[in-house]
Amino acid sequence: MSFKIGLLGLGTVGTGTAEILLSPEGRHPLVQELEIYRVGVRDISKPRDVQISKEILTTDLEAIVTDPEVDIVVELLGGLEPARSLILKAIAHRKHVVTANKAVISRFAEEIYDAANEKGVYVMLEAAVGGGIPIIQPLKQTLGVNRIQAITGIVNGTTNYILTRMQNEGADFADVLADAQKLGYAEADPTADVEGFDAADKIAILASLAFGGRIKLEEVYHEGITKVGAADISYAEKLGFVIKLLAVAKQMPVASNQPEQLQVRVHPTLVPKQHPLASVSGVYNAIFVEGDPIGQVMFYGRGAGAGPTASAVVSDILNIASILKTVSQPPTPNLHPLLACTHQHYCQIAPMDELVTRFYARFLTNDSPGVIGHLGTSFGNQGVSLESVVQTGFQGELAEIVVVTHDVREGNFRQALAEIRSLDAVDSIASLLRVL
Ligand SMILES: NC(=O)C1=CN([C@@H]2O[C@H](COP(=O)(O)OP(=O)(O)OC[C@H]3O[C@@H](n4cnc5c(N)ncnc54)[C@H](OP(=O)(O)O)[C@@H]3O)[C@@H](O)[C@H]2O)C=CC1
Ligand SMILES: N[C@@H](CC=O)C(=O)O
Ligand code: NA
Repeated sequence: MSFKIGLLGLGTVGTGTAEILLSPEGRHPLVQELEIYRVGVRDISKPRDVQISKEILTTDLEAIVTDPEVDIVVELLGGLEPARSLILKAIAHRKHVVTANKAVISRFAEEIYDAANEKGVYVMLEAAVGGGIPIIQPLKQTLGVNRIQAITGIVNGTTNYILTRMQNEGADFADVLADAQKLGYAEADPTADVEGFDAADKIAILASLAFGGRIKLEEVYHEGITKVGAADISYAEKLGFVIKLLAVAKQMPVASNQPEQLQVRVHPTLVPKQHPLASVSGVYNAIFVEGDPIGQVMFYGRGAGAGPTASAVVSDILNIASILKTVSQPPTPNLHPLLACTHQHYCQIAPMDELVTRFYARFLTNDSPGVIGHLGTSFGNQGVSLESVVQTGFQGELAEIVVVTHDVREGNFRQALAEIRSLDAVDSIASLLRVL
């Protein structure tokens, strides 16, 4: 028995996927039963790094997703369109779908999963978050009996690479980004990575799986790393922290008669050096899951790259193939409950003002007597208690004052900042970061 794969895309991940499928030796025996039947690309004449017969290459992607012979469509195109439409058309033609496309899934999950559930087909996405790191299947299966309390992840390799180099070299963001682009670690248009969009897509997907409801992407707060300065990294280091772009999904404490609320957010964060996420460096990703009764568990590995990402893609294909082998009449309306996604309701996301966290803030002020006292009074007026106040630097004529607060409601902290901005002695708030 063989399962016919319609591969959409033969770029980085498509090539890695084809390489695994074409060399089944030493892998799970079921890989031998997976056949690359058609491959859809934009440009047939392009030289390819993998041996695919010209006869199965086509630019007619619609013909692949509607081909009655194809069992599983593997979407590795990237972008929103035509990826979304092709996934929907594949589902309409009762094909199972494997995708690495977090941008499409985080925006169109409702439409895609409603269609898939109606047609009795699977849409699998292990590669979409953390690349090769198993995290989607663990959340659906191995950790499924846990009540998840929080997921805290470093889910974007580009920004972790940039922050790691800024920390190691004392360099500025713009210089490291330019170098990372030259080395091929950052894309020519790095916006999705450095502004936190990519991490927001990924945490929306993880939050949905962990907390059993749909997530509206527009409710996911995201802030990138473009404003993190070399000075912040250096102060953080002195205070015992490293700065990481964290993606967080966490249950809010609420009274028992209140509806459950989640925080789902992405922002640069001061992480205590002893926290397991602090040592995740370079392009590596890690996802730290806290649940009951599992406690704490961390998934670590390569979040991108042809091989690792393809490992996740083929594991999804294998999961589907194993079901097709054991179910007599697939597609079936009785989807495997641990592989399907049947959420109906939307999770309620709490506004950022309700977040309770510690903050790090860097102020530029006149070097005049009593400035720290004025800052302290404004913080005190809003009930913000300070854990530490450090004045160690100067930026030209201006004094640099760094504070770390105790836990405070974000709304109160922002009110204190509004008051501080109006103080004559305060030139500007150079930086504002949350602390884990
Ligand atoms: N790269 C990585 O490390 C990771 C990628 N992903 C995700 O995997 C997916 C694929 O990424 P990646 O492999 O890097 O992308 P690439 O840009 O390397 O490859 C895209 C492929 O899709 C084909 N393609 C794109 N648009 C069309 C179109 N309109 N019609 C026909 N063919 C098209 C291209 O054809 P042609 O070759 O002819 O140009 C190419 O083969 C994305 O969703 C990405 O987010 C997820 C995790 C990690
Ligand atoms: N751009 C992403 C790679 C794919 O998900 C990253 O930098 O992590
Ligand atoms: Na993964």
